[in-house]
Parts: sequence; C-alpha cells; structure tokens
Amino acid sequence: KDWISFSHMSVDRSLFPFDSWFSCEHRALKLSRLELNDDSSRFPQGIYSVRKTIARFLSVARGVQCFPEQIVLGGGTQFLFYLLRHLFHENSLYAMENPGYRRMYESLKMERLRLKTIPLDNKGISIDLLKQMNPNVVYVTPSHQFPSGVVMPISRRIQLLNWAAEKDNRYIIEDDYDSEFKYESDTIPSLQGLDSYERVIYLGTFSKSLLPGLRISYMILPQKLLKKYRERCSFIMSTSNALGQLTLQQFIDSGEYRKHIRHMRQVYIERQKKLIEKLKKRFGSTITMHGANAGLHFTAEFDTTRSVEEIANRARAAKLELYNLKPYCLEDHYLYSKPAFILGFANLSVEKIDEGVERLYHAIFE
Ligand SMILES: Cc1ncc(COP(=O)(O)O)c(/C=N/[C@@H](CCC(=O)O)COc2ccccc2)c1O
Repeated sequence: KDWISFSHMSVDRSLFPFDSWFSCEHRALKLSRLELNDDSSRFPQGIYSVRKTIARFLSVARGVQCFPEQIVLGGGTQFLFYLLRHLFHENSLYAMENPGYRRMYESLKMERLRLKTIPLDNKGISIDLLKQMNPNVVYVTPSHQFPSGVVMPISRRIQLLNWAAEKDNRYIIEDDYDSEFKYESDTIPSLQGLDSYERVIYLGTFSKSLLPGLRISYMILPQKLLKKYRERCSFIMSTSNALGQLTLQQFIDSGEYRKHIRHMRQVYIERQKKLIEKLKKRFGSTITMHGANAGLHFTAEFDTTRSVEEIANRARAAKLELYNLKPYCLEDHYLYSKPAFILGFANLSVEKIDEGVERLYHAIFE
C-alpha cells in the first residue's frame, strides 16, 4: 500500500500551475535580460521592480503598509533573520513562542544570542509572561501560530503593539507564515499594518502558497532599521536568485498568483472539512482539535494511554506520515497534557482521507 501523508511540511505539487509558471519564466527571460545579466551587487535587497510588485500585493492581501525600499528579499526566512539580528544592539534579549518554530530557535541558539521562550495561552504568546521577561525583540507567528495553530486575535495584537511602544529598543518580529489561508473569520490585519510606532519587522515567504523550493522570502524593515541595514549590511549580496524573483513578479502581475491562491483555498477548505468530519466520526470524544480555522494543518490531542513514541512507530509501520509536537516544544515545555500530533492536509487528497484516518485510529487505539 502507498504512503498517506499528514505532513505539514509539503504542498501538493500536482496542483501547482507549472504551465503558467513556465510561461511567466519565459516572459521574465525575454523581458528582463538587463536585470539578469547585471552584477547582482546592485540588488542587495532584491530587484526593485519585484519589490514594487510584492509591496502592492501585500498591501491588498495583508494590509501591510510599506514602500519597496523597505523590502529585503532573501533565500529563506532564516537568512533574513540572520541579517536582521545585526541591526539590534548586541546584547539584546530575544524571546519566542513555545511551542515554536524549532529552526528559528536553533538559529538563535547557534548565534549565541540571549534567548527566552514564552508559553502560549489561547490567544497566542502570553502577554503577562512577555512583560515579566521584558525582552528587546520578540518573534511571533500571529496568523496561525506555528505549530499550535492559534490565530492571534486583534485584542492580543493591540496589547503586543502597546507593549512594544512603551520603551525604546523593543521590536516585534512578525513571521506571517501560513497567512494565505483562513477559513472562518475574514483575514485579520497584520501587526505591521496596525503598527504606528515602527516596532514591527514583517517576515513573509512564498514557501507555502507556491513552492518551498522557490526560496523567495521577504522582510520589511521600519525606516529606522532600514537606515541601519544600509549602513551595516548593504555589502551582503542578495541570496534570492534573479530569475526566480522576475518569474514571481510575472506570476503576481499577471493575476496567476491570485487565481492559484483562490483555487488552493477551495481545495484546502474541502479537504479540511472532510478530514475533521471523518476524525469526529471515528474518534468521537477521544480527540480534541486546536487551530483549525486557518493554515494547512491543525493539531489534535488524543485521549489515550499509548505513548507518542509508540503511536509514531505504529503510524510509520502503517505507512502513515505523521509528526508530533515534541520537536517544537522547546526547553521541555509540553503544550498539551495528552499525546498531540500535527495533522496537515496540504498533501492529503480527499480520496485518501478515509484510509488516512483509519490508519491513524489503528496507530492510536487498536
Ligand atoms: C514559522 C515558519 N516561518 C517560516 C517558514 C519557512 O520559511 P522559508 O525559509 O521562507 O521557507 C517555516 C517553515 N516551516 C517548515 C515546517 C516546519 C519545520 O521546519 O518542521 C517547512 O514548511 C513547509 C515547507 C514546504 C511546504 C510547506 C511547509 C515556518 O514554520
């Protein structure tokens, strides 16, 4: 039997419009020979016309207010964070959500930065604990907290912005990952769009909405930090390749991007609805789901005495690709009381949902 995947780390490539991507790449090659064969030192922040397209798209899609000059394109969120940390004073205290994005946690530790992790409550990062820890820089994923799935409500966003505005040298890094897909309420504006004190650095990526291999991520710097970036980092060449940038620009400007997102949203809404129905039917009151009103995954706690490890082994034996929360629970802080798993549906076709849930039930209860 074939593998079935609940992975949150892959997209369904069969649904990616490769044909329109290729024609956009062909147009980019034809129209943009100058940008392509020019030495890229002129574009440390990425190609200007591409940044203009992204600024326009972000203002419509996420209520982000920025000029193209404020955007820095990079080959991945981690690289952009590496640049960013050189703009803060060196003994800054960093904080991030727990559970949280392990790769960011490891990046911060590797840079030997002072780091605290802050637990979540049902509205996202705990504002009381944040005030107690009093960091200079806090990294949050408000659109669909990674990995718990909590969507930070407006009230918590305002509290966070007010906290940052209270003192100098306080910044919020908003990683707007997984913001493309919302299912219940309409999209909540980004922290960046609500910020009137220049305290928010906005990070975004096309890894989820297009292809992870594209490696086109972007960072939006408030004016003060942009000045520091230009003083300290402008010798660092762009790490985001020009052809990818120019193809992306064609893909967005031609309306293909909006079309793709609209199509994927319908696909994912249908998959998620069917998956949740089947899980409720099969697991009844033994399952508790969290963070299902946005993104391409949610988490589920199971009322079982079986250990996470044993369930993971049984799932693998049944060819079910399943990830649990432990790698994202930093410093031994476990978010839920029962064994919890990440249920992604970006790579789970509707036809495989029944069989996938059966294998999951077998791994946990039979
Ligand atoms: C919070 C957060 N922010 C940014 C990113 C990605 O940034 P990038 O460098 O611009 O691609 C991820 C990737 N998260 C990773 C999953 C979590 C993990 O590492 O286990 C990878 O996620 C995907 C990769 C491909 C397709 C779909 C998802 C992030 O979880």
